[in-house]
Amino acid sequence: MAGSEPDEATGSQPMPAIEVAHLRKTYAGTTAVADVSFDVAEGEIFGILGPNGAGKTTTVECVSGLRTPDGGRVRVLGLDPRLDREDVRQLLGVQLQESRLPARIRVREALELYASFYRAPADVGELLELWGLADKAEARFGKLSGGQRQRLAVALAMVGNPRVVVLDELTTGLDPQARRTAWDMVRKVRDAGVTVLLVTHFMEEAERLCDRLAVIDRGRVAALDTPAGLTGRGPAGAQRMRFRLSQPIDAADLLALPEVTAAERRGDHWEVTGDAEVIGAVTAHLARRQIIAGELRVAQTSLDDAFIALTSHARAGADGRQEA
Ligand SMILES: Nc1ncnc2c1ncn2[C@@H]1O[C@H](COP(=O)(O)OP(=O)(O)OP(=O)(O)O)[C@@H](O)[C@H]1O
Repeated sequence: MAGSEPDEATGSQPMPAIEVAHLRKTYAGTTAVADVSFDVAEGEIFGILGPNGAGKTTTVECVSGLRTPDGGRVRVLGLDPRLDREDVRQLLGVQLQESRLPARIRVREALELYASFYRAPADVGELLELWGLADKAEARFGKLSGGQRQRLAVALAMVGNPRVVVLDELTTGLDPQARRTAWDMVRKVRDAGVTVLLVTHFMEEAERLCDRLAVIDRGRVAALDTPAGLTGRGPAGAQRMRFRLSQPIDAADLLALPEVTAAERRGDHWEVTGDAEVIGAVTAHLARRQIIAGELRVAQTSLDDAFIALTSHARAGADGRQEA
């Protein structure tokens, strides 16, 4: 991420590819985005993760200039997506959640049509090759498989030779193999020097692809970090251990250990979560009391765990909606 290094001569930070500060957007009584802020450095793959209705799509639509914010500031390469609409359109490629292409349009035709909207478009023949669509160039959109449609959606997002692309739920509905191919595509986009803003529901996708993530919940940023930073405390990451005890113990006893962040009894097992040192600390503590931990299992906590912990109250409500 060379783009995020401070400029040595001036000591100033380079301009972020995307700046979002205190973004707010309300639809007729529903606050979709209450207060969202994040910066994306040039060359990053930045993920937006959150439960249904959290405000992810509204956020990226404001970045793309497709919606007008009610408040806050949005900049793409220093430009305002609403006021500098045409310049932003030339620099930013968008793959939207559902494709709006007519079923009868052919793949090459769609790419040529979109290419005609740009000042310096990519070569359509090269795009067809690059995105594995050369043998589908004359196929109609309605006849494409889910994976082929997604490849076309990315090719269309790239047709204007953008510096930033927005990919909204690129892999939803794809089988695991097509999803992996899509991940390779996203890496290819980044390797071409393009900054990627990616909305996803999939933790694994976020973990594998994103340099940093914003977890959005009920229209606000619940966390902003690297995937590793979100899943763990400290460089080795958080750990979860599960074991059965030879005699009863109080949760408070385990929670008193500084290495422990959570301790819960589930049936005849205990589940204890903590930092990288938690396993040694808990087993030593039990040993001092001559309590034996049997059937011990250890797992690194996942981004799933972090996501659930950060957004669990959203699931307790209806669907994360929030009234203005
Ligand atoms: N055009 C609209 N008119 C009215 N309400 C809307 C509109 N678009 C979105 N909303 C509401 O705003 C909230 C945020 O929606 P948004 O689509 O931004 O969330 P999301 O995080 O992308 O959700 P999902 O993961 O389900 O796509 C939701 O409560 C949604 O119902």
